[in-house]
Amino acid sequence: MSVLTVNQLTKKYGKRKVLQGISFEIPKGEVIGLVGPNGAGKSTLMRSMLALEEVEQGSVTVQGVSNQNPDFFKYVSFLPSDNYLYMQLTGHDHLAFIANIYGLEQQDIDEVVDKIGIRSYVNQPVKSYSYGMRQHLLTALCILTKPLVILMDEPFNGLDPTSTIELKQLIRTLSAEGISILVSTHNLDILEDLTKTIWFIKEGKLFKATIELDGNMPYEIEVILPEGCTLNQIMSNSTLPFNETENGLLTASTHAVEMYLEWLLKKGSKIVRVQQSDANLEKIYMDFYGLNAETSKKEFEE
Ligand SMILES: Nc1ncnc2c1ncn2[C@@H]1O[C@H](COP(=O)(O)OP(=O)(O)OP(=O)(O)O)[C@@H](O)[C@H]1O
Repeated sequence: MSVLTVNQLTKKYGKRKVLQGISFEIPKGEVIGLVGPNGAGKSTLMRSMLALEEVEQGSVTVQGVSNQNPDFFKYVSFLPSDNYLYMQLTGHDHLAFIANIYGLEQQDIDEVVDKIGIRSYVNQPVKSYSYGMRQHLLTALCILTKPLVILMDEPFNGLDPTSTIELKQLIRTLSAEGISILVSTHNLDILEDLTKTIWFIKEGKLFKATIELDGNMPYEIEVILPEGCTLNQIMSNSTLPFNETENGLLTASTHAVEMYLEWLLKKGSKIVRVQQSDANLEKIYMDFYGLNAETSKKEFEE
């Protein structure tokens, strides 16, 4: 079920079209990774979705409510990449301000303070917070209103390993609670750990990919065949589909690898090596942006 719909979003800076008629839907509870090189338009997309930028064309709705309607912001929260906190005020002041706007109670604030783990410093002024502590407060502000969708613009920047792990865990928890999260980051390792749904921005357009990450990658099997036999001959009587790579390796899907090995051994072959291919997000990213010498034929859906 889709909660947020973007239709034909178009944004120009001067003559440059940064977003060229982008359309998509965000399903309930899904974590979507948004990637692209510096200047690709990730922040512009998020800011345009939130009506923080004037756009040439397009609409954004959450459960039918337009981003031109203030109610939209009850349902959609934003974790921006730059910090907009008031240095003289405490964390609690910030939370109380938002709670007041949305008619929330102290109990709602307490719940969020404990969920994010900021109890020990929530009553201190923000100027005394470290970068990570400020990020925690911003995250707390984001989830206070119990939104349906959260847009996070590079939320892992500047976080130490503990805070990174905690934020990843929080994103998983929020997703399990049915909250959809669009998260932009340059850190592909983190993203790989969080989701298989990755969207790429290139030349103002969005390309969507569901990526089969490591767990489901095929296996490559290197064999020594019996004297005078070819792989083709060995496999020809088998019911298993036969796939040979350019360098003479046999490939097998995760669930079929044992059957291949059994067959090869039965036919007198020696198994030299069995290895899962390591096509990770970094490789896919490099392929997509043409950074690899050998560009793969991976298909991306626009
Ligand atoms: N206020 C602005 N005025 C003019 N051009 C802008 C403005 N904001 C962004 N741009 C341009 O729009 C393009 C997209 O910028 P944006 O910040 O959305 O990219 P990004 O993918 O978020 O980049 P990064 O990864 O560096 O944060 C860039 O070419 C940038 O120079």
